[in-house]
Amino acid sequence: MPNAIPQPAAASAAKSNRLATSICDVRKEYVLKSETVRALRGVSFDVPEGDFVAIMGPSGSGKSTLLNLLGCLDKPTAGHLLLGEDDISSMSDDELAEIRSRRIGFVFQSYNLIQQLTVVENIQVPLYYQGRLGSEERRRATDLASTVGLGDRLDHRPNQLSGGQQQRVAIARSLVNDPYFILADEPTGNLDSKTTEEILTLFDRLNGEGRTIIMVTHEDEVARRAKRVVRLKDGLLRSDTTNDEADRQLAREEQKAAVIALAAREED
Ligand SMILES: Nc1ncnc2c1ncn2[C@@H]1O[C@H](COP(=O)(O)OP(=O)(O)OP(=O)(O)O)[C@@H](O)[C@H]1O
Repeated sequence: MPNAIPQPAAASAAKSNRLATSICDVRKEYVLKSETVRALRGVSFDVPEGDFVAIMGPSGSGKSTLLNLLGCLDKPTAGHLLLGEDDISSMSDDELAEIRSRRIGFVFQSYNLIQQLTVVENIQVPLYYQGRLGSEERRRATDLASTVGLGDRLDHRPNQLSGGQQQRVAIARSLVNDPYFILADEPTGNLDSKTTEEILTLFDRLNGEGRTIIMVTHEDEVARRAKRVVRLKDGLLRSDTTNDEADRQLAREEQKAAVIALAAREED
């Protein structure tokens, strides 16, 4: 069984009433030559620490725009977006870059690992940018590699790992800064059903340890594993529903059964 993440503050966060983020009447417009695209038209919702939210919606509904705002890659045109206590709406670009590199844990569909670096070095990357390269940081990266089940792959490079293992490295990297939340963009989009199941089980465990997860997905069976599903449509929040624990458990069991059935078919 992999180690739990060595972070007491995060471990107790599931029980806290603090907000990881608060999105208040957020609007985002892209001004083009001939028109203004209103990508978000007044979206509001809160994400308490310890939540696990799936963001869904049809193409063009504003998911990537919202993800970019949550990841401090862009600022709202109007409204407020709080990360912890900080309102990013009024920050300078430098302040945004700082908060992005220190306090957001990104996980992408395509892993975005550096091919020349080992597992441990990839996990340490967010710390390089802060000049934190000491033995304590290396130990932290090694602990995180064990946490995601890669304790025996520390010196492997990405091309020596499976897709699921690479996504585990990316998840460990996302945690190295003790982020406000893990921001995952289609994290299982490139993975087969067995590996998808493994990554979702890892998210379940991290969330159980108090980690906040915000994940964009197109897949209903992935969204069923989250605690909550926020749906966007035409730049507006269309629904915000809770997946109760019994439904989540059913989703886990169904997905595990589907993986076992697939493996049995492949053996025949
Ligand atoms: N940089 C941009 N400049 C102009 N318009 C943009 C820009 N980014 C997004 N848009 C527009 O904003 C709207 C919302 O786009 P967004 O990418 O957020 O949707 P999405 O839900 O992520 O879609 P998909 O699922 O296809 O990725 C769309 O009409 C899109 O064309």
